[in-house]
Amino acid sequence: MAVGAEMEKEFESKLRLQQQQQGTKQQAMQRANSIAFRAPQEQFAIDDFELGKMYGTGSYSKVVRAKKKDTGNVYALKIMDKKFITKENKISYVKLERIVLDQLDHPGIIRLFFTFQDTYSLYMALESCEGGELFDQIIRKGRLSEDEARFYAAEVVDALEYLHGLGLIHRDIKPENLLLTSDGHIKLADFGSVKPIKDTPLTVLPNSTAEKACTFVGTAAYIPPEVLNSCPATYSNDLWALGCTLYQMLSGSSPFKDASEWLIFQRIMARDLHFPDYFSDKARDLIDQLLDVDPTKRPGWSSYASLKGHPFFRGIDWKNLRHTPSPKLVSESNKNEEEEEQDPVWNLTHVGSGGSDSGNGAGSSAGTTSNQQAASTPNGGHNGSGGAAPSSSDAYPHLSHLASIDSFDSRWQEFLEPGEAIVMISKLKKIQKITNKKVQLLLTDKPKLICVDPSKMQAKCNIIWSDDPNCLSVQCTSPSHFKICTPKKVISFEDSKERAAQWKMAIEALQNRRFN
Ligand SMILES: Nc1ncnc2c1ncn2[C@@H]1O[C@H](COP(=O)(O)OP(=O)(O)OP(=O)(O)O)[C@@H](O)[C@H]1O
Repeated sequence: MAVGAEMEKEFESKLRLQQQQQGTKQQAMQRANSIAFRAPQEQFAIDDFELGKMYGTGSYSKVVRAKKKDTGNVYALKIMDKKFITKENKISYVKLERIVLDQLDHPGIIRLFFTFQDTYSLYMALESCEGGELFDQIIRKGRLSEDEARFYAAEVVDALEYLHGLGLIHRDIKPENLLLTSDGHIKLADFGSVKPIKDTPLTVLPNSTAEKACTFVGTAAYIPPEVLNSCPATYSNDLWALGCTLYQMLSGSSPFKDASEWLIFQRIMARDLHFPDYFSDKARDLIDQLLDVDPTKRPGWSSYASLKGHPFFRGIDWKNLRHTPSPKLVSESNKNEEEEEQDPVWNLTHVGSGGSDSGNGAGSSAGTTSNQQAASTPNGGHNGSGGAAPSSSDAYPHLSHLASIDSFDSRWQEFLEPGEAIVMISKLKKIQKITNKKVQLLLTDKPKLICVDPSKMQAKCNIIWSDDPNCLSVQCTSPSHFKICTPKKVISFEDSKERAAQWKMAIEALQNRRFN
């Protein structure tokens, strides 16, 4: 109780301090604080809700499915830790997201219903998008058909037209922020990076329209070249990101994808853009125009008529979008069944054979595309799967039986350094305090352990251990559970195929190798 009260006080006083530091902005801030919100600030408590599955985690929040016990209404509850957002200086982002979402009213934009808080957390009750992220649909389907991409792109254009009409730049358009309702329609989410322009008719925080040299927000792969050149944000930033997103829908991979942010930025600056053969002329032309290095030449810049009238969108009923039948959603459970069937097989014949057959076969179209793109970049830093495996199996034959056909899946190559080879790889559950997370764990011959979030294809942690075996140890707590212990942390995993002992053996074999 005392700790809670203390924390509340600290949060409020930090907020006050920030307001004072902002001088004249304070009055306007108070005005923003005192406006009548459409989405009310309720007196609810977290116990008023039945919490369901975790939808996802953001950089300063987690989003959970929550059913209000008395009404039965379901929300996506965005939970933000007060201490964390204060420490990370995110208060203004949270406030801006709240105040902006409160004023938006469009079927293609996530709705905010109400907010509440307790000692530790701030809560935003958002419209629940049961269909998940468009990103997952792309991953599950490999890539979308042109009809599917046209439908989703049209709904995004419709939402952007509304947003830009209100003087707002989203600044983080990407498939992860395009959520889907249970009936498969798009809802634009994540307004944490939103930028109001000076003349916006909306009530916003006073400092949020200030024209600074570009503040670096957004996601590397979708950032336009002018932002990399420090130009202030414009609506056209979202049009570039739309072009990247449409490309990703059609190919399975973003156009400038590469092994590191630095390489991505190099490709963006060089407009190193290649279209797969199967893109139609209309799709290629629209993307080419949206990815124009001159922001004023992108369709949608001067008027949305040029964007909506592009031949790619022929046949779209713009007035009736939300009543147009949507593409069929592929659910996670379908995918899991498929994945279970292909789950790692300990297959000696694939190891040391060059792996080219498996490499070509195992990669999804998303992975294949990204690999092809990476191979075309001068500094690619990627290995073909055929190149990586032999180095491990030739040099350390006692390890080779631990590799699986998954190690030849080209998708994982992007996490490796040149010459680095996968020794063992598997889909595991990372056991955490609140939720468990599905991860892909890669053991490489560096030796290194890489933990990848497969839904986002992001490396979540790298454990590189030194020559001292005491730096890292593996404990098996059951046939399916093991812990990787380093001086700084202990990470627990569950392997549903009961290969805990094999993980321990593989890791220890690499440790011993150093002393042989
Ligand atoms: N209304 C919603 N319905 C269903 N899922 C949601 C909803 N809002 C967010 N999510 C899921 O929760 C995850 C976290 O969302 P959140 O807005 O907190 O952060 P983010 O956009 O992923 O990240 P960041 O804040 O770092 O930009 C998202 O990736 C999304 O999949």
